[in-house]
Amino acid sequence: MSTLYLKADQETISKYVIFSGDPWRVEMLQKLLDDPKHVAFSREFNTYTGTYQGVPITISSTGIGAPSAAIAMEELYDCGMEVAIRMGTVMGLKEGMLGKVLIPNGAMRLESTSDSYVPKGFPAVASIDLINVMNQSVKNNNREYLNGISATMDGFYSQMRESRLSKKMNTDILKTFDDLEKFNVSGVDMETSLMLVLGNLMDIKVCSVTMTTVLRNLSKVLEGEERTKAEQDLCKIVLDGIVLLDQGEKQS
Ligand SMILES: O=P(O)(O)O[C@H]1O[C@H](CO)[C@@H](O)[C@H]1O
Ligand SMILES: O=c1cc[nH]c(=O)[nH]1
Repeated sequence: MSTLYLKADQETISKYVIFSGDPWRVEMLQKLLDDPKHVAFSREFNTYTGTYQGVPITISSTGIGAPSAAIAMEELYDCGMEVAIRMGTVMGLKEGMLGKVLIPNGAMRLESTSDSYVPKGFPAVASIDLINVMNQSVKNNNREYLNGISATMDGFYSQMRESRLSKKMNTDILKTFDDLEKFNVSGVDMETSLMLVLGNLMDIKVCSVTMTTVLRNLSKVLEGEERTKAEQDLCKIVLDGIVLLDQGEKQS
């Protein structure tokens, strides 16, 4: 029987799963697979399974935010997922980060979906062996990486980006960044901490590989060809990283 929202089942899903936020990035990614089979495009969840250098890999999307990321993780866990990797973009909080890949070893849980699973003291941490292969893959693909702490938040226009409403309400968006910088946080996204928490609860390998496409308050933005190339590199980095992981598992 296929799952409620992703319309996936055990026969169509690999143990290695890559989650993009944007369902259209999945279309870019599936072009790098051999023999990609479309599982479904249902609501914000666009799912394919194919092989990459002989390794079976499923790619799917979460849409924006932690609630739908939890649904995607839960349903693919139901289908036998053993390794979950978020492959997304991040707003960088440090100078010089644009175009660099943030692979956080942990994330501040400033979203509220993970609170519906565990108490506040529960950490959101990535799997060390996944961090290691993804770091190596970034180097192999001639990009730079940083590890460190991410923050995951729910409110795009209430916490990360000024809007007509935030101005009307006198919301101090810059305070979000000032507060996070005090804690030496490197970047902000909307899914990572939830996915790290669920991966640990599921006792599977989990990490988040995020391309810095924008710096705080839009001070710098990757655009045009640079942005396209950054997202293409991100896809390749994550696929190559899974191959490194798979080779390591076969050798041990
Ligand atoms: O690039 P993706 O994976 O969509 O991720 C980022 O982009 C969206 C916000 O613009 C959020 O989902 C955020 O986490
Ligand atoms: O502005 C942005 C870019 C990437 N990720 C986010 O959460 N926000």
